[in-house]
Amino acid sequence: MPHSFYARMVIAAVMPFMVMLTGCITLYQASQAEQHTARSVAQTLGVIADANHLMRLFMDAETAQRGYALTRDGDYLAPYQRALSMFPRTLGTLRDSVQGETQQQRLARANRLFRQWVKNVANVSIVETQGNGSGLPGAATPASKRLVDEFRVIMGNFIDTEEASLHVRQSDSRDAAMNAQRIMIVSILLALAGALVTWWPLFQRTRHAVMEITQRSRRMVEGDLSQRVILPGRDEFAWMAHAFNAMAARLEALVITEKRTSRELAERVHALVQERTRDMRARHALIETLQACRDTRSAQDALRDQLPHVFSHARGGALWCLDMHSPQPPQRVCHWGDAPENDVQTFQTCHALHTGQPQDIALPSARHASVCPHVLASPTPGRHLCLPLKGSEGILGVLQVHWLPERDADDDNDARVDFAKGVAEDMVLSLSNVRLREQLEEASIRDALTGLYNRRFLDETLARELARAERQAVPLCVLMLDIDHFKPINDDYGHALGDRALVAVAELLNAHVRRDDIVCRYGGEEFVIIMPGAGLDAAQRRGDHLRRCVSALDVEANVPAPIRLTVSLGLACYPQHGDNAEHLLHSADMALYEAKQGGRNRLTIASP
Ligand SMILES: Nc1nc2c(ncn2[C@@H]2O[C@H](COP(=O)(O)OP(=O)(O)OP(=O)(O)O)[C@@H](O)[C@H]2O)c(=O)[nH]1
Repeated sequence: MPHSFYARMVIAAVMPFMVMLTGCITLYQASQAEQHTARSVAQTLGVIADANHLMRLFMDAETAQRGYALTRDGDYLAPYQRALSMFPRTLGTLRDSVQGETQQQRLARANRLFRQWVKNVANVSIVETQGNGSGLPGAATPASKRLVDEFRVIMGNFIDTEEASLHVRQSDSRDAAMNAQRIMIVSILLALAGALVTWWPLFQRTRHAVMEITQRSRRMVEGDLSQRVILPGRDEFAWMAHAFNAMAARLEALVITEKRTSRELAERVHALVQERTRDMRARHALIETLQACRDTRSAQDALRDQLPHVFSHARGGALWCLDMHSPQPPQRVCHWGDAPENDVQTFQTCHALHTGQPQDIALPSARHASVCPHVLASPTPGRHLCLPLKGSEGILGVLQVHWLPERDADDDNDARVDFAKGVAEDMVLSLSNVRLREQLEEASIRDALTGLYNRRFLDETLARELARAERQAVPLCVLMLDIDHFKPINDDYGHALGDRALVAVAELLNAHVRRDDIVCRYGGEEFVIIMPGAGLDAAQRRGDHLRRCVSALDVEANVPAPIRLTVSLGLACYPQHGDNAEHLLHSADMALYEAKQGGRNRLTIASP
């Protein structure tokens, strides 16, 4: 039996058909035999009928002769005449129909007997016609009687033989019919049995395979991917089971991989979200802190504290700042992590500082020509980012960040670069705001013409310094200074020159006081110098020195000789000349008035 299910199906379909075909052929042959025997029977019946007919012809002829002999009536001879004409024909038919030597001999004998009888009858008739008509009629002669009797015996034997043959043939015909019936029944039974034998295993196999595959498939659909189809054998169902199992195993492996990948992805996303959230919080905290800073120093302190938290995922970093209004080299505000401690000279080679363009360097793959020299000074592998803090006025500084290389995490690295750029932009904005605020505040306390502190700042500062002097129990002097005869300068040379003179005196005052002294323009051509910690003597010496310097000052004008100035000064000292700002200023003002009244270009100490 082949292993292929398809081949077995073909066999199962063809085998009953072949059995039925064989049965039909056999049945056909049996029916042919039965027809043949039926023809033989019919032929034998015809022979028997012809034999009886032959006997009847002879008997009728003999009876006719007897009747004629008794009656001499010619009408009695009609059967005899018919027998004479029909006997040869009937005998010929019999001879053609009968087979077998004995039966042919019997027919030949019967023919001779009939011919002899006819001759006897004819001879007797001639004797009677030639004689006197006495004696026995021809048919009734003993010789004729013997002929007739012998004829009867021979034909009787002939018919007996044919009847025996008829019995045999009828029996054969019945047997053939029975055989045909048996063949038909056997063929049908064999076809049914063959169909049963071949189809039943196929049905069983199909039912089992379909149920097995259906059940396993249903369980797999419900989520149990460990299901496997068990169908031993080597047919198509076994192959299908093998394919199903291979498919299920692959699916199971894929699902396991997909679950693991999803879990890893979820963990990574969770970690990333946490990292981003932490970074964003740190970034917002930095922005808020920077927004609250009133000056650059506090902003730099905030950056020093918080940048390591903002870039907690970085390996290290540094912040360099420039003073826009000073030619000073950049200052490193802070650095954290394993950032190399570049000195100013090394840092000044940074491309970002010179080009104002961000430098994104991946070591060791980056081309050396495009890498900042300060990065090459300690070429740690990873991503090195130099971001210029570019404000509207120019470059405020450079932010450097360094990450270790992370394999298969290009998106993370890019996100970190974007984050760092965002932080740099925040810093630029915040530092610019702080600087703007500083400038505004500076402008609000400075005199626009001379750059000295204005009267508003004087009021605030004097009160604060007096409080400190009181707290520290130290003296404080206020020197009020007024340019003598300034009005004629304006009138004679114009306000522009008057302004230049004011600026020259302001610069001189600034240049000749101590660092802690505060020089203010009190109004017009009047100045006040707050001298914290200075006693009356020291202040007097400082005032006289200033007076002398001013009198030596040359203010260039469009006249042959430079203009010379003199100043009058009033000096008041805490605590002896006043214990608050208003009182102290008033005392200084009174002393100044006295100096003016005293002839100008002199210093007068306030009265106690
Ligand atoms: N060019 C210029 N002149 C100013 C400025 N502020 C005040 N002045 C002038 O300074 C002059 C002050 O004159 P006065 O108050 O009469 O005093 P003075 O001429 O110096 O005389 P004495 O103080 O008595 O010696 C006025 O003419 C003001 O217009 C300023 O910012 N620029």
